[in-house]
Amino acid sequence: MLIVFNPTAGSRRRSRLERAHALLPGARLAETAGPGHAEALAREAAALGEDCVVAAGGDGTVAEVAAGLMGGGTALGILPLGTANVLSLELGLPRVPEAAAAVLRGGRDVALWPGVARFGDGRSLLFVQMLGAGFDADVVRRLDIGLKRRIGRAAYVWQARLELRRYGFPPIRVRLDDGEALRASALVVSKGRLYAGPFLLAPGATPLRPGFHVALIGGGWGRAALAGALLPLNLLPRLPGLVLHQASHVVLEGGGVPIQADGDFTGHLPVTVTDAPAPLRIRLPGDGRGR
Ligand SMILES: Nc1ncnc2c1ncn2[C@@H]1O[C@H](COP(=O)(O)OP(=O)(O)OP(=O)(O)O)[C@@H](O)[C@H]1O
Repeated sequence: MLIVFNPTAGSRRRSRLERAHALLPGARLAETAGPGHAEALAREAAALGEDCVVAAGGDGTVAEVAAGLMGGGTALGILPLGTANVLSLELGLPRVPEAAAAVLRGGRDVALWPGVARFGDGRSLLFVQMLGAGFDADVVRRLDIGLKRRIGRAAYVWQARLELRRYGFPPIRVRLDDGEALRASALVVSKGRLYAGPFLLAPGATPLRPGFHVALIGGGWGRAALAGALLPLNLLPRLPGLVLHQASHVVLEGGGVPIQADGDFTGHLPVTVTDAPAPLRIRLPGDGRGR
């Protein structure tokens, strides 16, 4: 087992890492030096035939490790040490290091279906929980990282209040599978039910199956402000102007519209989203292994 630790994820998480590591005899530890490093470390470990690579960080670290494991048999494990940890909340993975270590030692491996985003400039990127286009990506892009370390998720709320005055809500053109062209001012392509933490967005979605639930949102700053108010009440699916669709092929176009994937700013439209060519294995709580 290799644990890939992102020292910049969340804040003051090293002691939680050490508590888990102490309960995983034989597990090697590697620290990331910058963006993209977790993917390279995971790919290398998979090539060496490692049974499991653990992403010790937030959703960004999980997505990078997942990208490094694609196409092989090495399982993805998660030690949630990030700010939001949406995928681990989605899958019911424990946050307490001792409980997380128990899952990594004795959990069961199931199929996880990531999404792949292909950008206009030819880049492609794997995501595990969601891809957002529009206002949320603008907030992520401008987020003060120092503030995020100090106050966690509250930094997003602060930044969103600032961006409500600045963001222009340019239109996004959307095509879902072979359907007709749709329009939105913001949009989330979601693998799971949850968004921005433990908050409901797409009931019925699961990253354990292929395909996406796509939330299209119309309107401008007033609608975005209302979404921010409904989110912590778990009422986002009831936002007026929000329509949920299901699709497996999503094409998004729109000049200057920013995109975020798993909470990290990744560029601008256009982008095409599809399922990864094959699932990978993820280690979840449950019996089976090690018993
Ligand atoms: N040593 C490093 N220095 C700077 N950035 C790094 C380093 N290692 C990894 N990163 C980058 O940090 C980004 C954020 O990490 P991650 O998403 O895991 O934490 P988080 O943002 O606190 O958690 P969450 O996404 O759950 O809110 C990753 O996308 C990764 O590319």
